[in-house]
Amino acid sequence: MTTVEDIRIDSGWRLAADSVRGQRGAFARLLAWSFLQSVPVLFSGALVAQALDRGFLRGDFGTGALLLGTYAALVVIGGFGARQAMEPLATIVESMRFDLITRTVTASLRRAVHDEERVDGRNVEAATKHTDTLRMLVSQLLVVLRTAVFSLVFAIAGLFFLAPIVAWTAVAGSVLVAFVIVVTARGWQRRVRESLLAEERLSANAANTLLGLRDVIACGAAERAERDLSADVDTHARAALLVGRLVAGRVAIISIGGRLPLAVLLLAAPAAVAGGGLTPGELLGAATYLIGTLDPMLRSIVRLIGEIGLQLGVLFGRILEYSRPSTWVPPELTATSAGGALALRGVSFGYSASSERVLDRVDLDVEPGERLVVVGPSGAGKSTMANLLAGLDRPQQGEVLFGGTDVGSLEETALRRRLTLLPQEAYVFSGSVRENLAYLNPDATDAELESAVGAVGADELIAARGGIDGRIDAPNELSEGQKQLITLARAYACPADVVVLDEATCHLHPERERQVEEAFAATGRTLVIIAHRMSSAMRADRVALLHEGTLSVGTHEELRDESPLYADLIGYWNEV
Ligand SMILES: Nc1ncnc2c1ncn2[C@@H]1O[C@H](COP(=O)(O)OP(=O)(O)OP(=O)(O)O)[C@@H](O)[C@H]1O
Repeated sequence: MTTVEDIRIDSGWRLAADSVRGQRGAFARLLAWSFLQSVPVLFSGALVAQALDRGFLRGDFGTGALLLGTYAALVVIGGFGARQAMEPLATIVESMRFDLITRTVTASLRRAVHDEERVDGRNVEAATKHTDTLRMLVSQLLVVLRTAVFSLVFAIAGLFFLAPIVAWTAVAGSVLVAFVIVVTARGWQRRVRESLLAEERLSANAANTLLGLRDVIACGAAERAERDLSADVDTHARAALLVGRLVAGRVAIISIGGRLPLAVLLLAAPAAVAGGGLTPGELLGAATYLIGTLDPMLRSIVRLIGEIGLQLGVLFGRILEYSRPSTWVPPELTATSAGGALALRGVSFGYSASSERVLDRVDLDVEPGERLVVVGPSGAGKSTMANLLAGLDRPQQGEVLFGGTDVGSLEETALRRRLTLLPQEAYVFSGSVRENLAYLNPDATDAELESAVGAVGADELIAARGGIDGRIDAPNELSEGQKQLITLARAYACPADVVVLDEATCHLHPERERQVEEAFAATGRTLVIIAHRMSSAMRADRVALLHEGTLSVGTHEELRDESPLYADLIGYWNEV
């Protein structure tokens, strides 16, 4: 179980920085628009002071109204800045969320697969919940902090212009507030961590108890479970109470810091105005800076840094824990393993311990660049064998080798670029044609994608969608054959040394199917085809006949002459 000490807030912040590292442009845009949004603050007090001293107090209503109108126009411009800032803000927050969820899910799956860590959906669920909270908190932090800092600086600058003594008090108040935040940061940090952990412990224990409720009742342990859960509830309540108390104390001190300049202004005002050191307009202008900007912004900054900021650090720390990388180090996919040789060594596979074996101690060698076609009656296990060859299923006995290395031990992403399986059900998603075609090879150039489209004969289909710059908005409106053409072009465009086609051309016209097979074979890749038509077998270098868990391998002619079952299959296919 993670202890409070395990949560590394500093590392959490490093993760936060990592997850938004690619968003420098969005940050620059956000800063620029926030600056524009805060510009009205700089002139607010000064314009109010001028409107009063030069306009209204002299009975010159026109000048007063003009100056206030200027301020109103600045506010409208600031509003435009606020509106424009929303786009970079959304870009930063959404990309951070995507990055964090991807990290957590990928790391959990890797640990489950390679470290044999128990798959615990609750971890991913908790991380997803934390990520959503983080997204909300980061949005709040950015929305307020970006303008608050500019506004605070602008308000103090304006005050220096109108009433330097009040400005110095404002600086002193801000420093006091900053001092309080720093001094109380550690205690605050610890209590927020304790409160969050207590909440997590409570929800995990409550879920466990509810899931095992029948056993709890059957064992007569209801009272004990209730006691344990009550203790968790009390711990959480105590932790939340401590956080609340600290909040109250900080708020009191911060209020004093924020209001101090206003108190100084009010106390000094009678003498200053009477002595001519401060005009009535300057008094009101200074008050505008203090009441309208300084005090509320100081509070916002404190609340954000004090509450949200630390909570963020803790939550990022928790995500870091969930996205802990697997200790497994993938073997390098070397040049020799990428040569395209595939082999089955004594492979046995069944879908469950009680069911009959689909493959029974099967041996097979597929040479680099060979075209092997697999045939067999329906249900013989052809798709099962394809999945094993592609490393999607693991045999209970024996080994599947890719270039001499156990396929299950290879790093998944690298493997998928080297060994591709296309199933019968073509996966086409809503998005651009380019995204669909480059799905297995994001680095593919336009020329490579166009050549893949031409090779499989999908030119007309893609041209009708506006070429590779076009879009596929309703994949379900494509026919099964059209979807297969798109996925075939996708597989062609990826740098795989081995392509396994599991009836991936079954919806194509036989002539188009021939063109596709010839196109793949001409690239020199190893091709394993689960046949849909006998014509595929007749074009193959060798044919593998799968029947009752065993394989017979030979040329089309050899099998035709030696295997009655193969001859039957030819007869059956010729009739359909
Ligand atoms: N996920 C699964 N769970 C349990 N049994 C399965 C599963 N997938 C396939 N089977 C069974 O394994 C056997 C082999 O199925 P497989 O799909 O590999 O055969 P096939 O030769 O590809 O069949 P077809 O030519 O009809 O597609 C069949 O008896 C099938 O019912």
